[in-house]
Amino acid sequence: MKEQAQSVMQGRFKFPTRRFQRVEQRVYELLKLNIPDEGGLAASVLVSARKNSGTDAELDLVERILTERLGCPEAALGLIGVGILNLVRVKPGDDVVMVNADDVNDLDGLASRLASHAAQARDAIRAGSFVRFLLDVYDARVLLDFARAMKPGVSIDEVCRSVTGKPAVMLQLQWGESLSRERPLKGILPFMRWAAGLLRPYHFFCWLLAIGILIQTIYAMLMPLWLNQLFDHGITPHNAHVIWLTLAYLIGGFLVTAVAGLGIDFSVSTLGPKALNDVRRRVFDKLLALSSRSLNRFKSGDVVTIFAADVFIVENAVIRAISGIVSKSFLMIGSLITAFALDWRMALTTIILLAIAFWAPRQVSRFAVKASYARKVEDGKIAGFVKETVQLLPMIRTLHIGGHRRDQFNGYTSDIYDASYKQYLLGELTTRATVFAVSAAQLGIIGLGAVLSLSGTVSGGVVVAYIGLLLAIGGAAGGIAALIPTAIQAVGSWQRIESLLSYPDDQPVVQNAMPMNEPLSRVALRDVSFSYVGDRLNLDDVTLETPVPRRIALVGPSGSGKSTVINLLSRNYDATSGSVVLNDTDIREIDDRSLFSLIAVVNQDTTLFDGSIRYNIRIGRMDATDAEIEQAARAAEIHSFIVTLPNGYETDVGEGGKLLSGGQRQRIVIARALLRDPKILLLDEATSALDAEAEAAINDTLARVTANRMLFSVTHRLSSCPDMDLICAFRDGKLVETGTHDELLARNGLYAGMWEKQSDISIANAGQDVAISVERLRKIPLFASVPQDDLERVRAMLRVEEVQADTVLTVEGTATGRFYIIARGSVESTVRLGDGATLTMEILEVGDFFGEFALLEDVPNPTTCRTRFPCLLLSLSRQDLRHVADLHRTSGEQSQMEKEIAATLDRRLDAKLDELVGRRLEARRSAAGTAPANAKDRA
Ligand SMILES: Nc1ncnc2c1ncn2[C@@H]1O[C@H](COP(=O)(O)OP(=O)(O)OP(=O)(O)O)[C@@H](O)[C@H]1O
Repeated sequence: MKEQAQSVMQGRFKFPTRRFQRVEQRVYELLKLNIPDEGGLAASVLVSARKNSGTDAELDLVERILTERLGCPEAALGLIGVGILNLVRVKPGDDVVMVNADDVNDLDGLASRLASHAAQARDAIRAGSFVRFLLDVYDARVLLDFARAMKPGVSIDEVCRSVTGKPAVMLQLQWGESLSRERPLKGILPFMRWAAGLLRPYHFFCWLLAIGILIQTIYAMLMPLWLNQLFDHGITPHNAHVIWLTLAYLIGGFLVTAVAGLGIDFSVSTLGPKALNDVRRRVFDKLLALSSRSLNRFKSGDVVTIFAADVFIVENAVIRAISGIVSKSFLMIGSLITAFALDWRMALTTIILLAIAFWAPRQVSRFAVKASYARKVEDGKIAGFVKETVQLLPMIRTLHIGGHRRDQFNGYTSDIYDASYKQYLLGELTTRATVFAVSAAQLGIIGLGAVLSLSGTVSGGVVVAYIGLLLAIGGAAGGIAALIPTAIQAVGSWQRIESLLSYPDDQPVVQNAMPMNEPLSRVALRDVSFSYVGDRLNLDDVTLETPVPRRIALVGPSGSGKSTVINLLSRNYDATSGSVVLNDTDIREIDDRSLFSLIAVVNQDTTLFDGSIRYNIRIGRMDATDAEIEQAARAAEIHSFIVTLPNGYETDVGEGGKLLSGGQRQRIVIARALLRDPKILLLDEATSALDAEAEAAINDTLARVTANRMLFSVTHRLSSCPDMDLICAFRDGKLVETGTHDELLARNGLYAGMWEKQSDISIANAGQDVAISVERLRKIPLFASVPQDDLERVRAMLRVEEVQADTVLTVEGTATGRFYIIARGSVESTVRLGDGATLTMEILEVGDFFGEFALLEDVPNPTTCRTRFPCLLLSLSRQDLRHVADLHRTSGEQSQMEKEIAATLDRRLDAKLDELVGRRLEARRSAAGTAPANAKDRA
């Protein structure tokens, strides 16, 4: 055995020994292990492979490494063994075979097919992708633990949970998200193939282009022959007939070629825009076809840059570079054929020198392509950053972070400088290297011709013809070189377009999706879990079943998953596990048209489409008549306003609807929803972005239009809840309570707590009157021990403030500000981290308070508080409080009330600072790990 193995190792058997050893080495490298001292298994596996021809020796090798060396059970050989082998077989530099979103489901099925040898062709690639995911997102140790945990009888779900702490469904999600969007970088030739594919549908113009190029090429081939004839048979022997005839050929050929050139110009000018319009359409269709989950992964700046810049750059390349490179390449090939016809030795030398002349710049061009792609990535980042800055300008001003944003922008400009500098320099170097190499080749060939003519083996006419040929070849080569930077630049843009176009369509298409014919009688969420990104469940096993119609309120703290329920009901996202069911049908099996005719959503975003009011209502149902539009507008109580406008329903709403007020925009959105006469109406904090007066008015309208409908309404303000048929209270993605208002109050749980916090704070008269009871004030810790009379006085001192969204009320580190109680709206409290990012500490809602430390002298605010929506606040300043205290003051000393408030605040400040330190450390830890700083996620 040992001898046989040695002879195999010495190469006496015809097995690819080296490759085999490399496989073993790669397996150990992947697993970050050293090959054991006692030697590898390659030799002995090769020996048995010789005996049993027909087996996959490499797979055998991987399996034996896993079982004999690494202690993995046989059950792991399918998924992990095949996966590892698949990765090992991908040579460095090869295109990685991408799996798409459909491939990343059913891990269990994949493992059992691979284990039972019933695997399909694509399963090996899927296994490879899964192993790569475990290695990239976790590490080699986790991969091995995973393999070792795959014992017989243990389900994949159990393996996933025991090794990664996550169920299989979560791991699949993570796997899907880990799939790289970036394609391996490709060069100019694949780009040209892609461009040719774009042009193919336009036969007429392609033929015109081809004929033009052919005529140019034939002329380029014949011209040197005519020159040879002119010189050797016309000028040297003084033959006038040959001279005139040849001149006629030359001039005729020149004129025909000029016409052919016009044909080429006409066809490329038509082909480029036509083909790129197709690309625009495909990219746009792709955007519409991607699920919300996938779209989340693209930055809007990148997408806009694709339309604004990349498509244009590719179009320019298709018109100028591609056609130029193709026609000039043909010219070169044609000229080379002529060169052979004239003298094979000189032609051969020409080919060799030109090959060298083109090989050298290719090396530079690879780097240039990479630099061009990097530059496009930077373009996308800067476009996204500028867009964000424009959108958030008011907030940037109020937060005084203009300087910080400028520093960030300067960072981007310096990155873009580096990328552009490399792109241009390498592009120009490619051109220069090509021109230099071609000129050197020309000199060499002319020199050779001159030497050969001395020995009389080449005639003068041939040398003259060669000079013409070399001019043609040199011109063509120079032309190609000049066009290469344009093509290189386009390759970067093409990669970005492709990275979007090739993104797997993950809107699952259900074959045989059914229309919903029978009347809607039941809506249910059955064991629904959902995650937006990675490894956190934003809805956790939610079950809810309701007859139709019913009015249901979804309540809970910020981030508890209420809007996520709306997202799933409206099929903006699909459940990660479990199902949303209408009657007895999963909504994924209902065809889109009938599903979306049943549902309408009104949320806080009142942005309108650019166009008329009529258009903005009509898009609720495109086939609606004008009378139906008016009826919907009447129901939304906006008709009487619309008719007062000079252009009535034809009035343009301006970009995003900015020519209308928030309340008017929301009524148009409501009219749009009503136009469908939806069986299920989903309201997601429909009034939170409006001011108190508009909210009060729209609430009346909503109460009317939602009566007798199936309604799911997300709301922070609980005053509407007593009228609801059912209240569902969420916390941390879980449905923790369901019942009527009275039932939930009796239960004294989450809802009762929220109700208590909001009760005794009343808003009346469309937000004009806001009041809080003394009992409610006393529940705030700092007022807990204030005597009744003084608390009455404090209450009287409270000032009502109506504040717009995005207003900063306290600034971290400053000692100014007031104490606030939220009567309406929501406030975000944040701290700045060392790197300038912000970390959300809390989302404060109705009944919460903030700014209490402003009541203490010289104590800086520990956080910055900013309104998320328009707010109604009750506020108190330090002077107001002192004013109340002055009534009891007999000396300059602090009064008893002041002392008690100061002591309470001291305690609270200590607790707050401890919490801040903890949160900052946590943020730093996760920033050092994989998790991005997602402020909302931490809230
Ligand atoms: N598009 C998204 N991508 C990633 N995470 C998200 C996304 N939308 C919401 N989340 C996260 O999902 C969780 C639930 O969010 P959701 O919007 O459903 O909560 P909510 O109860 O409606 O909160 P709020 O009352 O503040 O609107 C939160 O942690 C949130 O950060």
